[in-house]
Amino acid sequence: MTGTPRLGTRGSPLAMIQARSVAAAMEAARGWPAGHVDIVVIKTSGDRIKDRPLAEVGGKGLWTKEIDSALLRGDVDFSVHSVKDVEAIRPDAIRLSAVMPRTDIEDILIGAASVAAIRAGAIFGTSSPRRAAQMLAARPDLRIVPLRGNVETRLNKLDAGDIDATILSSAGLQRLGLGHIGTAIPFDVMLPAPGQGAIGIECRSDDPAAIELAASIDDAASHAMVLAERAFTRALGGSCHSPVAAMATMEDGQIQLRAEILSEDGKERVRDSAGFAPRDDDAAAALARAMLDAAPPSIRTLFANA
Ligand SMILES: NCc1[nH]cc(CCC(=O)O)c1CC(=O)O
Repeated sequence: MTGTPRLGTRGSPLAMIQARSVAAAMEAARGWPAGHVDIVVIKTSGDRIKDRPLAEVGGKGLWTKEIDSALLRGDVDFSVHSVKDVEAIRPDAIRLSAVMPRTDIEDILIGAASVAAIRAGAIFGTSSPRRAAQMLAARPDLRIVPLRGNVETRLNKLDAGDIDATILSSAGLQRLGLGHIGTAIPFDVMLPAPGQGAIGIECRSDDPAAIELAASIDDAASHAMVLAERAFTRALGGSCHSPVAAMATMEDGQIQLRAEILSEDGKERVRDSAGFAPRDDDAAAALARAMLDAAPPSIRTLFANA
């Protein structure tokens, strides 16, 4: 990094709000005037391809590919991502250097007062295999239909009556000023995705000045939780196209990791948890191994490392 820091981000309303919060934190940390940090909008394949399920178009890195290239070329010094959208395996030349304080991580049900209150046979919109499997586990009568697009697009489809109900992340809704809508789903019914609700800042691995600036706004506890969830997913050989949930919390300096893997129809589910020290990736991987070993074929076939 030389000169004014440049942050690369997607251009969706949520991505822009997240990037601005990172820029503001950097400006506060260094005593720079508001607006000092440059925000550079980069269109990704995920933004461009709107009509097909991402799993079908290759899936891997669709939300990060173009931003990664800009970072590696030096067009930007940082990239800001929803950690949930970032593949578990990253290039060596890119480093997750900071995680913003994570608050809300739960999923929000929209269109019914509770999971039990959704009308029988309702059309449920989600393109997330995790949310689909968890909903079907609770409500096998629901009809799941794909639902993509940014938060506003999804809410419009609900208003238009294309779907009866859907789920969005609490963090995304809060940041968009929509924290008042919907009802939180209990973790026993819907454990969140790995990285949900976390905003991550990546740098080039060989850019110490950028890494140092990112470190100055890092939330160590949120960072440790996110690393545990990602180490678990990586060990499974999972991605955002596999029905996997993982939620780490910190208790007395120790990570508590709750996780589950499911069959696509939600009929089978393996749940487990483990406690370990922050950054003990081997312990997260051991939990993944134990859960894959305990899983029936309907689940095992969904994970590359089974
Ligand atoms: N998969 C899309 C996505 N990626 C990050 C968020 C919201 C912010 C977050 O949960 O970190 C969302 C929308 C949603 O799941 O409702």
